[in-house]
Amino acid sequence: MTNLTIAMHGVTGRMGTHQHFVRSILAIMRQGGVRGANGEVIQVTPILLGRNETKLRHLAEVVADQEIGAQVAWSTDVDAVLTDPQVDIVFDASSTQMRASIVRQAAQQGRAVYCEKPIAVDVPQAMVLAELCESAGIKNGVVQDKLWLPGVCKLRALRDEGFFGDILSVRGEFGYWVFTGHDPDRPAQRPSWNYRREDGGGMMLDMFCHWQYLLGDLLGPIDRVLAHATIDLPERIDEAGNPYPCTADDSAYAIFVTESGITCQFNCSWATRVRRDDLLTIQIDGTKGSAVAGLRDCWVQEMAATPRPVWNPDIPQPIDFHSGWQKLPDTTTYDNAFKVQWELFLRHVAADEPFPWTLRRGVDGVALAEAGQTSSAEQRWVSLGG
Ligand SMILES: NC(=O)C1=CN([C@@H]2O[C@H](COP(=O)(O)OP(=O)(O)OC[C@H]3O[C@@H](n4cnc5c(N)ncnc54)[C@H](OP(=O)(O)O)[C@@H]3O)[C@@H](O)[C@H]2O)C=CC1
Ligand SMILES: O=C1CO[C@H](CO)[C@@H](O)[C@@H]1O
Repeated sequence: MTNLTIAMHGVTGRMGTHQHFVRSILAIMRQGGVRGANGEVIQVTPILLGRNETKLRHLAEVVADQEIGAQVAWSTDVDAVLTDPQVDIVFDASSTQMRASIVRQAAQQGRAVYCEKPIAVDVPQAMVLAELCESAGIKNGVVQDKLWLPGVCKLRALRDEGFFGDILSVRGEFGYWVFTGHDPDRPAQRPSWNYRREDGGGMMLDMFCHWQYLLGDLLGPIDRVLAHATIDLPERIDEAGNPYPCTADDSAYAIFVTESGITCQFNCSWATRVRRDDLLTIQIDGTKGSAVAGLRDCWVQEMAATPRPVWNPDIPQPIDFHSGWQKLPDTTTYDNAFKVQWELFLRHVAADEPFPWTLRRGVDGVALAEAGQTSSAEQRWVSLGG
């Protein structure tokens, strides 16, 4: 049996607490660890790291006790934990701008590094981090959770079985209304730094990283991008109740063309109201069939079920377009997407199993976000070609 000690920085944040600590690490502890391909069981011991003693203590003592019936270690002395030789893995889910200092220290100490996306706010900084990990010879990885969303797994399976025929185009709709906080009864449901460029915020930097690996996985590399970003809501209220000017894009629209010539159009907005099946929907149209995936479900329409509409606004629409789609059944149980990737990373560290989602791949995500920003600023196509 192997026991990996994981220093978890940024664990007091939204993602750190819910996805990484509770739904991944505590869930792995509760199930008794992870079994590697060689049959060996890998156990984990987290040390929660941060600056806020009250939040850390609550997570380590109250939340951990509720979830696994035991407490875990915590510390506000980040430097001491990162240099502690007992630590095997340093994980970071703090705000994007903090990432570099944590990753740098961890790499210098020769620890394995796993972190949230984006790995940095621009390509030069992202490259430095990837190169640092590579030259230190440490195992490293970036969170690419959307690859294990049930809806995305179903799209991948459809592609693999040739359901689509030739894939023609992809349309992604992402977003929902994020309250500004002006109405005290409806506080903002995302952190204020998300809406400040100087703090690493912005829709493109946040979401284009996801589209980069998702499209890469489903359809192959992206060749070029044409994007447009806007700041729709110019003022929001921060965590302390103070108004602040929004300096980062809260909506972004893009056309990505893959190297194989497939057109992928993505609309992303935190100032839109949802009238679709889910907060993210991805439609793939092919010569033989189409599919629309949400976060969990996926609906398909084959050629035989494709209606033959005729344009006539003078009569009520005779076709119920929704009824021509068939919801795919769940053929397996789907675990939390973050937990699935954590288990793969633990097996990579403990048993040397493959893990292609490295910081080098994280650079590609930042590169797409940066290309989108350039395209929007200069109103032109930007090539990703190496
Ligand atoms: N994979 C995915 O789907 C998603 C990934 N993310 C990524 O995860 C990261 C965190 O996002 P999110 O959880 O929404 O952000 P939060 O604002 O909720 O959390 C930020 C975390 O960083 C810590 N932090 C911020 N500033 C400092 C500082 N100066 N010194 C020490 N600690 C600091 C906070 O500590 P404290 O509690 O003390 O303030 C907190 O733990 C981002 O990089 C984001 O891009 C976000 C959403 C989804
Ligand atoms: O990375 C992300 C993925 O999707 C989430 C849903 O809004 C976002 O919170 C986010 O920042």
